[in-house]
Formats: sequence, structure tokens, C-alpha cells
Amino acid sequence: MALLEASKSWQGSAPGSVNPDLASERQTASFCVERLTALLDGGAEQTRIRRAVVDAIESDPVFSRENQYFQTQNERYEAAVRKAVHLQKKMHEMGWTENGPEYKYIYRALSGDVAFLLHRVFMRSISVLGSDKQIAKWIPLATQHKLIGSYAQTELGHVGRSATHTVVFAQLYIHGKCYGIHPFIVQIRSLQDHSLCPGITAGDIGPKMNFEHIDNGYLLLRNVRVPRENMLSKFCEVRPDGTYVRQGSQKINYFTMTTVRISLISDEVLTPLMKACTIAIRYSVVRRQSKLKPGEQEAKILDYQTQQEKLLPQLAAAYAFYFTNDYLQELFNRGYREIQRKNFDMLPELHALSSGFKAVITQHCTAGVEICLRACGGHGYSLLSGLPSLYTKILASCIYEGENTILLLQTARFLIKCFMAASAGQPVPPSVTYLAAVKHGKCPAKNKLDFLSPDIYIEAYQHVAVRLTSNTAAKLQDLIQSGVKKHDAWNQCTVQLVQAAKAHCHYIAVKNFAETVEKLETKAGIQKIMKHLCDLFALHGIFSNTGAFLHDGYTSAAQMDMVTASYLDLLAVIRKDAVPLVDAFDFTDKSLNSALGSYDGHVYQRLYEWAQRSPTNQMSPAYERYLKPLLHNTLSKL
Ligand SMILES: CCCCCCCCCCCCCCCC(=O)SCCNC(=O)CCNC(=O)[C@H](O)C(C)(C)COP(=O)(O)OP(=O)(O)OC[C@H]1O[C@@H](n2cnc3c(N)ncnc32)[C@H](O)[C@@H]1OP(=O)(O)O
Ligand SMILES: Cc1cc2nc3c(=O)[nH]c(=O)nc-3n(C[C@H](O)[C@H](O)[C@H](O)COP(=O)(O)OP(=O)(O)OC[C@H]3O[C@@H](n4cnc5c(N)ncnc54)[C@H](O)[C@@H]3O)c2cc1C
Repeated sequence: MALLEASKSWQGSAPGSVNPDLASERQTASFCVERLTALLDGGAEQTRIRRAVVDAIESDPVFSRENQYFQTQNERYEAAVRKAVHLQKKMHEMGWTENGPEYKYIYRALSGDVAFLLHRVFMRSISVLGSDKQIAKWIPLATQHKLIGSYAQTELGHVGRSATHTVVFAQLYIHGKCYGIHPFIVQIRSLQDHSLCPGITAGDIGPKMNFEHIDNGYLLLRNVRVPRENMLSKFCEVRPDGTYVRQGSQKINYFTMTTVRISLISDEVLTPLMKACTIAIRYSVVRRQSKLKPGEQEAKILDYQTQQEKLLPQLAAAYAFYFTNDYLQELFNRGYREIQRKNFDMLPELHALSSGFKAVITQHCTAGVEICLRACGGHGYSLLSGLPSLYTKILASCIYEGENTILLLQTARFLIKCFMAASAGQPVPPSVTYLAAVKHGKCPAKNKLDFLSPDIYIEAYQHVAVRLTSNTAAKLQDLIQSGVKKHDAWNQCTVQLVQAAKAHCHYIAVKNFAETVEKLETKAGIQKIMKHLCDLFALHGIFSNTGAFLHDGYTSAAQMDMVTASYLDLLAVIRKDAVPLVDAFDFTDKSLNSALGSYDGHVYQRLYEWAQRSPTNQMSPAYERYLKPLLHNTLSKL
């Protein structure tokens, strides 16, 4: 069956041609794809720069990912180190600098397939927490790769086999008094011969689900002396006489995490979902299976409503979170400017939003990639589809940089505090002022079209977020008043606290998407299609969490039917633009590295050709050793 379909699909696939089933999808786009790409990039000039970077990287054979799916962990590591070293040369050759406009596109162009990712986190720690003197000393060394940095915060640090230095987060004690967690630069290996420094035990932790190109390690320090000036001291300092001096909040020492949580959303989390959507949607218009209408040819699987319901909400989420990321970046830039001026007022809000959104976006995008994988049936399970490695990689983002439950509880802690403050009439940060506006009304929607009004659905999301926060705050207070110890009471509320934190982020994501759409240009059909996606994102959230919206009668069962009707209508509308919407992400075939998702849609030809390259198609010693004797034995009996 598979072979038959393959031969069917190959007919007429001249070089450079596009599979007609995919080509036809592009002829009916309701908007200008190039304009949407430019919008996502932040302008046509940015698109030009990004494409130039991608072109320079992809045309260099050292950066090739062609054999990636056939490599062992060691081979991937070695290739990634080679790429990291070559990248330095390439940057020099191309005139790209750390502060230049090209820099932010390099990592995306490499598809993250390069060693020393934590070197960037090491550098970020020094630049946000180090004094000017420390920055002047360490950053040039790190930029030129004269040392290899890592980041050791979790108990069993993560320094592997490459790093020569690390930023260790450890408790600071002076004369027996603990001053809490502080960051220290520690040299762990000789720059001469890479041997471990005295007192250091370190190594690689072994095989993992993904990240074979990155070495993750363990680290033990025994009687290691760290010079006083190696404690990062932009905000906290130990003077030679042992006096401890701090400016502002002690929590500033956690700031690297905040910056990394926001930085990783784009490349590590959104990009995998956008790629997965591109692969699964292109494949879904090439793959024909079963008959939709009797007597007609087999239908494209994307024409099935259930397939649309798998993929299109993921596409809408990719756009929604793309705009959320812009919102977070803007908030971060503002907050960071204030912190540079030693004003820490925005820190709690920044922490709450970066933690909550890191958790919600990674959770949503990871689930989305898995849905895309499964939506491609058996071929999705093949590494050659590109989907399994996207999945195993993005899954880690739910854990690293703060496991998601922990992060949602950090957000909830902030929400409860703000709810209490708002209830007492005290001022609260802008993102939570809505908590003061507890309304007990009902959803005013009268028909399904009303649910395409952002005012209606934003208010519904707001209502749920306020209800979950206020009810949990009340439960917490009741427990404490009834004599339960504060920490026990907190633990008894954590499931609901997590729900409240998620609802808060979901509300902000929907509101931000609607506000973004409002500001978009109306020309070239962009605003219209983005409005459809925004509606779909919002209604999908209601449709899949009906209990939360029905719970206190804010939304009625009849209104839920209206939501369902509008939601399903939208699937059919967006279906028509599904391929142009993923084309606008502008991933090259090399960056997708997928036999299913290429621009030309010649799926079966690629699957067949790529399978030929697999080492599993070479004669295995297992034949000589085991199969041959077994089969020869049979032969003698026939
Ligand atoms: C850079 C460019 C490149 C990037 C792109 C590279 C790509 C690269 C690919 C990925 C590759 C993998 C990279 C993985 C790298 C790791 O995974 S590194 C390890 C990261 N580890 C974590 O994130 C740990 C998660 N846990 C937490 O964040 C916990 O909140 C903490 C910080 C451990 C504290 O926990 P705790 O003991 O409950 O808290 P405690 O000390 O009592 O403090 C709580 C107070 O601190 C506040 N607080 C906690 N955290 C913060 C914060 N961050 N800010 C402000 N306040 C805070 C709380 O709000 C609370 O305040 P109050 O309510 O008391 O006022
Ligand atoms: C690919 C990868 C790269 C990494 N790189 C680095 C690195 O470079 N440097 C570094 O320092 N670390 C790194 N880490 C470690 C990572 O940051 C931690 O794994 C992560 O912060 C979670 O901590 P943990 O593993 O101790 O999980 P745990 O804290 O043990 O969590 C296990 C479970 O317990 C639950 N749990 C724990 N505490 C609570 C609580 N208070 N309330 C409710 N539930 C709780 C969690 O929700 C989770 O379900 C990396 C991890 C991965 C996967």
C-alpha cells in the first residue's frame, strides 16, 4: 500500500516542480504571504537580513544537518563542537558581531544544532550580574571562546565534558552567617590540557532523550577556593574585611533565570511548534486517504474536520505565543532598563510573568508538537519526518530553566499577594489590576457571532482568572483561619493555584493577541486572517476547558453550544489559508530537515531517498551471526 502510494505520487515530479496538491493550496491565499513574513520579522529589512544569515549558514557544508538522524550521541556532540568552533571563523569572515543585526538569527539558522549553548547562559549571567570590572575581564575572553562556560545551579550541576569555567550558584556564608544564594565564577578545568582542577569532580551524565549535541554533566566541588572577586558583584559584594554590601533586592541573584526564561521562548519553544505545524500541515494536503465524498478521489487528510481540529489550533497558538513573546520582550526591556538604574520595582511582575509564560508556552507548544507528530500517522513516527526530534527537544523545555509546576506556583504566589493587595485597595502592577475588578455578571453573548467579538471572550477569560484566584485565596485564608499551618494550607491549595496561574497567563495571551490584531495593517488581508486566528485561539481555549467557563454559570450551556458552533466554523475558514499561514514562517527545507514537510511536497520521493542513506540498509553482522545459520537450517528442511 505504501509503495503503491509512493509510486502514484512520484509521477510527474520533475526537478523543481511542486506537488500539485500543495501548489493549489498556495493559489488561493487570502493574504500576502511575504507581507506576513515581514510582519513576523519586524519589517522587510529584518527579513532580508535573516534570509542572508540563513543562506550563509546553510550553504556552508560544515553546518549541514543532512546526516543528523543517523548519528550517535558522540558523533552529534563532535559535529556540534566542530560547528561551534567553525562559527567563530564564519562570524569573523561575514563581519557578524555580537551586537550586530545578524546575531539573533544565527542560532535559528543553525536550528540550535551547535555546542556550548550554556556558554551563552554563562555569559548572560556575567553581563547581568557582574560588575563593570568583571564584565570587562570575562566577557571578551568568553566572546572569543578563550574559555568555555557553563551554568551550575541544579544540585547535580551541568558542566559535562567541554566546560572550563562555570557560574556556580551557592550559598554565601561569611563568618558562619548565611546570606543566601549567590553566583560565583569557578574554573573547573585546566586551559592547558583540559584536566580537572584540584577538588573538582565532573563528567557527562550519559544518554538523554535529545540534546545529544550538548553535554550535560555532573559536578562536585571539594575544598575548592574561589577568589573573592569571582563572586558576581553588580548588586552584592563582599568587601576585603568581610563586610557584605547589597543594593536592592536579594532576589536579583535569580535574574539570570528570568532573562533566560524569556530568551528561550522564541528559538527553543516557538520555533519547534512552528516547524511542526509547517511539516504537519504541508503533509496533510499531500497525503490523501479514504473518500470524503462517494465516487470522488481520496481526500486530502486536511479536509477532514478532525484533522483540522488537531492542527489549526496549534497553528493559532503558534501565532498567539509569537505575539505574547513580543509582549514579554517589551516588558523585559522596560524592566531591565529600570534594574540597570537600580530600581527593582518591576522585578516581581517580571518574575511572575516570565515564570508563568515559560510554563504555559512550553506546555502548550510541547503538546502541540506531539499532536502534529501524531497527525502525520505512521510517517510522523519516523525520525526522517523531523517531528520526533522536535518533540524530544521541546519536551526538555518543560523541565529545564525551572520545572513548570514550580514556575506556575511562583506565579500563583504573586497572584495571591496581588489579589490581597488589590482587595485592600492597594496599588498592584499593571498586569494584575484586573484582579480588583471582580464582577459577578453573566456572559452577554446572544448568538454564535457574538463569540467572535474579542470583548466577549476576553471578558470570559478574565472572569475565569479572577474566579480561580479569588476562590483559591479565600480557601487559603479559611484554612489558615481554621488553624492549619501556612505551609500546609499552601500545599492543600497548590492544584488550584496552578490552575489560577494558567488562567492568568491564558487571559493575558488572548487579550494581547486581540490587541495586536487591532493594531495591524488592514491591507493585504493580514488583519483579517490574524483576527480569525485570534478568535480560534480564544475559542479553542474555551472549547477545551468548558468546565472552567461553565463552573459558576458565567457562561451557560446554550452559550457553550454557540462557542462550539463558531469554533467549528472557524476551522473551515482557516483551513483555506493553512498552507500560506505556515509558508509565512519562512523555514527553508534545510532548516525543517523533514522528508514530509519540504516546500515542494514531494514527500514519498524524499522518504524513499532518505531511507536509502540509513546505515540500517547496509548488511548487518547480525545476518552472518544469527540469521544465516537460522535460515540455512530451514533450507535443509524444505
Ligand atoms: C541567555 C541567552 C541564551 C538563552 C538561550 C539559550 C538556549 C539554551 C537552550 C536550553 C538549554 C538548557 C538550559 C537549562 C539551564 C537550566 O535549567 S539552569 C537551572 C534553572 N533552575 C531553575 O530555574 C530553578 C527553578 N526554581 C526556582 O526558580 C525557584 O523559584 C528558586 C529560585 C530556586 C527559589 O525557590 P524557593 O526556595 O521557593 O524560593 P525562595 O528562595 O524562598 O524565594 C522565593 C522568593 O523569591 C522570589 N523569586 C524567585 N525567583 C525569582 C526570580 N527569578 N526573580 C525574582 N524573584 C524571584 C519569589 O517571588 C519569592 O518572593 P517573595 O514572595 O518571597 O517576595
Ligand atoms: C536538557 C536539560 C538541561 C539542563 N541544563 C541545566 C544547566 O545547564 N544547569 C543547571 O543548573 N541545571 C540544568 N538542568 C536542570 C534543570 O534546571 C532542572 O532539572 C529543573 O530545574 C528541575 O529540577 P529537578 O530536576 O531538581 O526536579 P525536581 O525539583 O526534583 O522535580 C521533580 C518533580 O517534583 C515536583 N516538585 C519539586 N518541588 C516541588 C514543590 N516545591 N512543590 C510541588 N512540586 C514539586 C516537580 O513539579 C516535578 O514534578 C537541565 C535540565 C535539562 C532537562
